[in-house]
Amino acid sequence: MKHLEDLPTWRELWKHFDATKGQHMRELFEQDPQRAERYWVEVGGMKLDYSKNRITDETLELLMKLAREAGLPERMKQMFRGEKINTTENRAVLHVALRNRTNAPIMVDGEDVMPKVNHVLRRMGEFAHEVRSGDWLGYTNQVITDVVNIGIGGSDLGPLMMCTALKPFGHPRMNMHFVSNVDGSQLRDVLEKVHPETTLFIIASKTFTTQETLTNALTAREWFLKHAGDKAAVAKHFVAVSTNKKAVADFGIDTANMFEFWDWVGGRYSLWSAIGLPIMLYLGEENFIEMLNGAHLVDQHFINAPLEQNMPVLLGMIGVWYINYYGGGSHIIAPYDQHLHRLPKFIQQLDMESNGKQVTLDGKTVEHETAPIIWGETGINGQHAFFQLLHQGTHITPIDLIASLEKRSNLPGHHEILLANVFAQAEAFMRGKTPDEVRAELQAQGMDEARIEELVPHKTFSGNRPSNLILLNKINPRNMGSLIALYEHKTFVQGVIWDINSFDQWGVELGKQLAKTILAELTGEIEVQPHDSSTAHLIKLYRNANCDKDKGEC
Ligand SMILES: O=P(O)(O)OC[C@H]1O[C@H](O)[C@H](O)[C@@H](O)[C@@H]1O
Repeated sequence: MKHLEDLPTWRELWKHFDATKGQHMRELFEQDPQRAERYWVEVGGMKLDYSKNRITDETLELLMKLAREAGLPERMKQMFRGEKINTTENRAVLHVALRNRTNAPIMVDGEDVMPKVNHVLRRMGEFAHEVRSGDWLGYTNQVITDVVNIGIGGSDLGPLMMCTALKPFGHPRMNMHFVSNVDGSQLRDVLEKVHPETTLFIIASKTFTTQETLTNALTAREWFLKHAGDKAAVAKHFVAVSTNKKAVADFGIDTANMFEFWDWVGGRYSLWSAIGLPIMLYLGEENFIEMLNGAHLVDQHFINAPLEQNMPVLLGMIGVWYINYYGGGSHIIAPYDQHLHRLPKFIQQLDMESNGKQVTLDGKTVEHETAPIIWGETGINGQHAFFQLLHQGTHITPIDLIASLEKRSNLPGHHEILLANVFAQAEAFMRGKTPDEVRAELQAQGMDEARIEELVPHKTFSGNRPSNLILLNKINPRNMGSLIALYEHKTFVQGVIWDINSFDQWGVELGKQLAKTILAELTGEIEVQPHDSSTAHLIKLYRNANCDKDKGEC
């Protein structure tokens, strides 16, 4: 494939950028009364208002032309067909198969994956039903009240985010806990809250080799056995979710208690697989299927809708416009919803681990920016913390504002305040406030002219700051499925444009590798190896702080 910089539209877009960068969105709205209607797209229960972006019809036309030149439609088909587009790991990328509700065959290495997808889904459903109904009993014949998911990265963030988002749909008896950090204080805090007789541990790890997860799992099992005594009791309280049967068996979990998934499911794309078991246990099978249905709806839209009306393509390409042309190195996710407070962290892994790359598929160093830094917080809290920078700072910081149309609580007045703030922020980002508007406001307050002139620059808002507004009719399993699929495909779109592999994550390996040696050095298992002087100093510092003088270790 041709490199991005060689595509004719890449250069055309630069010219277009130079010609339009001074334009203010206020003018664009004034010139086109239909702008809001035209820059609007709906899929299922999800609406996207992308009118408050620094784009014109020509920008969109060129961006879609660029997407076609970069081969986006074909790459989309390759993913859906199960081709091995994760080339560095020689794997297909088939999270779409996990929610392929039509059951149309999807082939990998000559095998239709749908029967095994459906088989695991059925097993998860049966298990969830048993646990939720109280038929599944612990070793002292008590029902399960607490579920502890032990996993990290993709084996934690998705289930944690969904269970948090969909709390109103959760089983009233089921308390969900998530342990990811190897810092023992997280596990200890959870173990202090739960009881071994009524707790189910899910050990979730795609590879089943992740040090943090296995360490936490071993500690949890020791804690459990200290209470239960009998190893036979483990089967009632520990299940595993993994692609690695052998490692699960070696760990001591009966593979009859294992829920499988496959190497063509990336960790950060895995909440639809058996990794979603905590979601199914909390929400029930029906709601889990609804979540799959919502994602499937977006998959169908993504693969079938013309690029010009394609929600993930629009979000992805508008993102490219800022990242590559405006040089916006950061992108904010701001849900106006307390239960969505984990969403920014989930999207952070999804986007940054997928597209935080600097070489193209053919191994050449890229000559353009790739993934932005994704960060965020619930919008209303962000307003009282970092929104100052978004309104008056020096960066271009596109923001996705996400809210529910339906009221989220029955406490009078709250939702209206929330939505008034979302709409107001989007308007403020776009319009800003001109010096003349500031002057008029201060004059109306009767302020003297000299003081007004002092204050005008401080109180002026340049505006022209981009935002997308994503509205969900309501926050339910179906719409959450749609929302997450939207972001997954948006990430894919950008990866295709940048010609990178969005589905490997070699960047996380080096630190893991070095930590192995350093761990042995910290525990004194091996002598301190040659390191740079800073690392060597830190290791010695730790060893001195933790050595036992009486044993002559110091
Ligand atoms: O599910 P696991 O194999 O335990 O992996 C957990 C996580 O750790 C890895 O280092 C990767 O960065 C993540 O993509 C992955 O989700």
